[in-house]
Amino acid sequence: MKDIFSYLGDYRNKMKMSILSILASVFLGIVPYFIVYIIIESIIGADQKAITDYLILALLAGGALFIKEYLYMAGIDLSHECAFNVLKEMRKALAYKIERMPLGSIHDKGIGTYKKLFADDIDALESVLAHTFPEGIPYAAQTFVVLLVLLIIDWRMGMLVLAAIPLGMIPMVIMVIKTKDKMKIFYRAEKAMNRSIIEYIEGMEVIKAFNRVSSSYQKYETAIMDYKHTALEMYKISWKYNALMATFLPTTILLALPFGVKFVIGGTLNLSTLILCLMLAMSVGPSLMKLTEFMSSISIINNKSVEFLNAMREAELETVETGKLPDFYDITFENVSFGYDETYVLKNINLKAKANQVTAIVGKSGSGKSTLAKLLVRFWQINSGKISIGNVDIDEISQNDLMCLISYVSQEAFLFDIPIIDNIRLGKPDASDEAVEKAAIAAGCHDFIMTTKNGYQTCPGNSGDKLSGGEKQRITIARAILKNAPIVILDEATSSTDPENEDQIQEAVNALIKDKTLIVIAHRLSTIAEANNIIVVDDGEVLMSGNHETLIKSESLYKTLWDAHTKSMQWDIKGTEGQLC
Ligand SMILES: Nc1ncnc2c1ncn2[C@@H]1O[C@H](COP(=O)(O)OP(=O)(O)OP(=O)(O)O)[C@@H](O)[C@H]1O
Repeated sequence: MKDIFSYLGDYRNKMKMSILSILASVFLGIVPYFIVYIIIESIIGADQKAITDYLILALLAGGALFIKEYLYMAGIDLSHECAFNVLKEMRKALAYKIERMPLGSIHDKGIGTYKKLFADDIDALESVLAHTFPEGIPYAAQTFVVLLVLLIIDWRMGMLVLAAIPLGMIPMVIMVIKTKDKMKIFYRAEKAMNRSIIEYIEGMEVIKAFNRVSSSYQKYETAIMDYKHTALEMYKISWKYNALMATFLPTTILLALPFGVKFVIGGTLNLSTLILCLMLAMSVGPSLMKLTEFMSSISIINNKSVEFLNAMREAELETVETGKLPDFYDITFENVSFGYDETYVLKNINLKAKANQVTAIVGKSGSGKSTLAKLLVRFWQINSGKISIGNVDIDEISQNDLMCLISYVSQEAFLFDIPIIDNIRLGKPDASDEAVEKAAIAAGCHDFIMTTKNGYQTCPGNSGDKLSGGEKQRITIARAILKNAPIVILDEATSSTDPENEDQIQEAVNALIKDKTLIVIAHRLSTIAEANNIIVVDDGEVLMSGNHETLIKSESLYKTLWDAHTKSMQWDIKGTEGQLC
């Protein structure tokens, strides 16, 4: 609770106002009982009043009820304002946190976990913050004060009401104990279901292509069945206790009524006091029900906020807020080793990519090429060694500055579902429309953008799925051209473009790399044959380096890769001539 309430910030006072307002409303709710008592006392007693006095008392009771409702609504209004502000702050804090976490930790948890955190878990706290908490405290106070008043009016009546409360509490306590472990299993099943739903939707293309239906996608089926079973199991345990609690808890007059009547008959309690005591006793019932909601919300807070708070405690990338800036842009890897988990995928890497030159990284699939690029942009923290730009260790450069120094075009050309112009402008948020268009022309995507329905205002769909792979790649290259950073990393950035466009993009890339440090990771070796330096990586180690002419001479992995590449190009040609390949 304390951690969650720290997100209240400036709204702390509003939350207090909300609680006070509901508190006043709750106490005003018992005023009419006393007015009824005065009226009855006067009617059955010797002190008869004029009819106007009764009317005034009735008006007072009505007024108290009206103000009670008004204060309640005002309090709830304030608590909602606070609750939604807390949710906003929590979501902002989570987004800020994720930006600072290594991508590896985010990927490991899966998108479903974060979707659940951002949307479901944080949303579940809304009713706790807007209702259960601000109402729980006033109702607890009311229960306490009413019981105290009852004890003062007639201690016997007070004790009889008190004695009835445990009857309703016993089922609740048993229920909480019995469902404690099940609750944890239920939340775990909910999390697993969320993860697999996201995976299922994301993998829809494969599911359809291989003609699978949801029932044959075992993981999804298992997850939703597990969720159903655990949810039903919980309800099966709790419904009986809920029913017992709902029956006994509000029945606070269970003992007070028969014994109260006995006291009246015995002459130790007058009728009007009995009626007042019964009315006060009945006002405790709904308060107790509210309190049980408060108790069960503790379980929601425990499970939902703990997930959030754990995510907020995840380790961040170690980075400086204001660091050094390099004077030149040579890139050096010195004895760099790295593993996503215990197994190292890069071992003792030493390499240099010089400024104003093209450095290509080639190697078999899975050899660690993309990992090298990702380490340079600090998506992950290296295990040992040092990566420098110029003469500055990248750990001494702030993440912000590092991202300004590098344009990274990754394998996965990701576009947001916002107009294409804004997708390109992500490279330089203050760029003019003309500058965006110039970058698009240079990246060879202007013509196809103009053929789309709304030109630069067209939205490319979720993750850009309304565009072809090549179109998406060209837009991401335009983004990098616009950014105009001194270091450019192209990770298979031209793999989805056709040969005709590849020439265009090659030209754009040539313009882009003028006076820059360019690192190209490419499968198509023809695109990097002109590179100043080619680094061959195999199984996480640098095997050799040199230019194309040098490397092709020796019987080496590079030659094998080159031969395989040229062979595949010939297959393409045969294929277009109608032969089977
Ligand atoms: N997020 C990850 N978690 C765990 N292992 C990973 C992760 N990403 C990559 N790997 C593993 O690290 C190794 C190197 O992967 P990397 O993507 O760097 O290879 P690559 O040479 O770029 O491959 P390709 O040419 O196929 O893209 C592979 O064995 C891969 O399975």
